[in-house]
Amino acid sequence: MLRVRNLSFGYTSKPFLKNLSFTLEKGENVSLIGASGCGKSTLLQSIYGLHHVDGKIFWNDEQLLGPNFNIVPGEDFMKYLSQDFDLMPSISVAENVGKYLSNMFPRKKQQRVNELLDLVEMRDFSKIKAKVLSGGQQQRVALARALANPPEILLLDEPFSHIDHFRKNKLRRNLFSYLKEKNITVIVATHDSTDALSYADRTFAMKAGRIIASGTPQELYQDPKNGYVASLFGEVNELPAELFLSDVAARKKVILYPHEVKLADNNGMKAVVKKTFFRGNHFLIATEMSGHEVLLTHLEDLKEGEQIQIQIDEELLGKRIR
Ligand SMILES: Nc1ncnc2c1ncn2[C@@H]1O[C@H](COP(=O)(O)OP(=O)(O)OP(=O)(O)O)[C@@H](O)[C@H]1O
Repeated sequence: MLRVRNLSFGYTSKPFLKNLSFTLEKGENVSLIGASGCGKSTLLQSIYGLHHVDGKIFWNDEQLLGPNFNIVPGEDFMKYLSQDFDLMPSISVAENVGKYLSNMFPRKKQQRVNELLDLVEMRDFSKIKAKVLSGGQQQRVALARALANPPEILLLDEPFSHIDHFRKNKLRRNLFSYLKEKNITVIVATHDSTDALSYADRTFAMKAGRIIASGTPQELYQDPKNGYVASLFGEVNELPAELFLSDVAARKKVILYPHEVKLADNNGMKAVVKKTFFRGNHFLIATEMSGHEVLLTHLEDLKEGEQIQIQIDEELLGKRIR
């Protein structure tokens, strides 16, 4: 179990991470999502022991004492995969992955390296020097190397940022299943809502050095605290509630994802199509309603300038007023 208690840290005398407290169970997968610069990497680095923080961090009953007490940064049972992959350029992919594995049993070592290279689909490159790999390939090798001596906690900073969509989807399915199977606790800092929605047991939404919302991905998505949290999962409408309801305070907002705004045959609210965007299995339609942009999704394209009517489920409206 990882326990973080009242953690604060600043790069200057002013704290940037502000009084964070949370507990992670062994084997849990937690996603950190939040706008660029909100402190995701800083939090991972603080847990890993790269910063002199205020507050306490425990792994089970052991307190992690940070850089004042560790000459080499980090803890043995923890791996931090930063956004720099830090591979040795002039040795092979296999040598990079096996760099920290014991040479006592060479066949066992080879098997382990192959198993990890299969996991990240880099076996064909095992003899290639790291320096000739693309950014995405280097990232996959760095992931394999981080798992070579299985850590108890894995801290991943944007682990798929350089990897193309086609590979990313399969890789994260494989990687997160592998981590679950091995009961490795993982914290993933990510901009990619799929990491948070599909794989996390819990998601922490960060803003300006604070965790402003936490819960299962479903809880955060279906009951977002505000428009910022909802926007971390994709496009969102944050509209004045009085557009839809008469007896509501003027400053209240309604948060709606585009797929929750439906076209009405009649008795709907009037809107005009402004622009449409092909999204593969649907179109994203930008409309204007009473001077506000309203995004909705539709299976077919609509014409720019077309007058339409929209409706929103009343029960949903009631739940999404903030
Ligand atoms: N070494 C540093 N020295 C001073 N300030 C830093 C340093 N590293 C990060 N910062 C600042 O701390 C804040 C948080 O940065 P951090 O990298 O943790 O954000 P992030 O959420 O991981 O961002 P991104 O999603 O863009 O990677 C930013 O304002 C950043 O400029």
